[in-house]
Amino acid sequence: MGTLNPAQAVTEDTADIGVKPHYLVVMGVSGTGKTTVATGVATRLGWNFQEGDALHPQSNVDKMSAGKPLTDEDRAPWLELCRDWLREQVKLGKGAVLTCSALKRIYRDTLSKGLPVEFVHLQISPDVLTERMNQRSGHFMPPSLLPSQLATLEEPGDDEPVIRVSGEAPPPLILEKLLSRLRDRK
Ligand SMILES: Nc1ncnc2c1ncn2[C@@H]1O[C@H](COP(=O)(O)OP(=O)(O)O)[C@@H](O)[C@H]1O
Ligand SMILES: O=C(O)[C@H](O)[C@@H](O)[C@H](O)[C@H](O)COP(=O)(O)O
Repeated sequence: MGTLNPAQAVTEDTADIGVKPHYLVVMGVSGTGKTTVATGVATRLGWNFQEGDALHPQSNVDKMSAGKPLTDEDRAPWLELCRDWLREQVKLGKGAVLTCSALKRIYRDTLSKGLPVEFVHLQISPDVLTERMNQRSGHFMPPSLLPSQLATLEEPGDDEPVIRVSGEAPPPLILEKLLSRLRDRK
């Protein structure tokens, strides 16, 4: 869960002009900054926001809290709930952003099948990730799960609907970069 608020540091005059509704999944391994960036986008553009972590069944949270990686089977019901939320948002039509690690291609295909969903992949080095995970408090995900998260990640291919953004800059800069990429995407 992000504690930084990128939206605060953004000036009004560069606001959301020219950004049409999108249905974004901010993806990447734990600690990448998904929550921080996604809340910034949602606040700035007035889009609906869903924290994907909040859709995990308690059994998944318990498992991750105990330092055990999730399996495909564990993730299946969670991905269905994520997809249900996205489908509902597309019906509403005003733009929305979900955080979801979406580590494997098959998970992303499940989320986006038949829906105009785009993935925002925050790219970040393992060293920065480790530092962030070690500094974050009050979150169920232990830093010890990072190696398995990184091993599971299948980078999105060029044939996927993906916007790649470096996750290493300060949050306000990441947000500006992403908004500019969204303005360019029709
Ligand atoms: N761009 C950034 N620069 C520095 N720290 C960040 C950045 N983005 C997020 N953080 C911090 O890193 C930690 C993980 O961020 P978070 O948004 O919770 O990631 P995720 O949702 O991907 O797990 C939090 O403590 C957050 O405040
Ligand atoms: O698929 C998974 O193994 C989990 O979903 C994981 O990737 C996710 O990152 C956790 O929900 C931790 O939450 P944060 O991403 O907020 O750290």
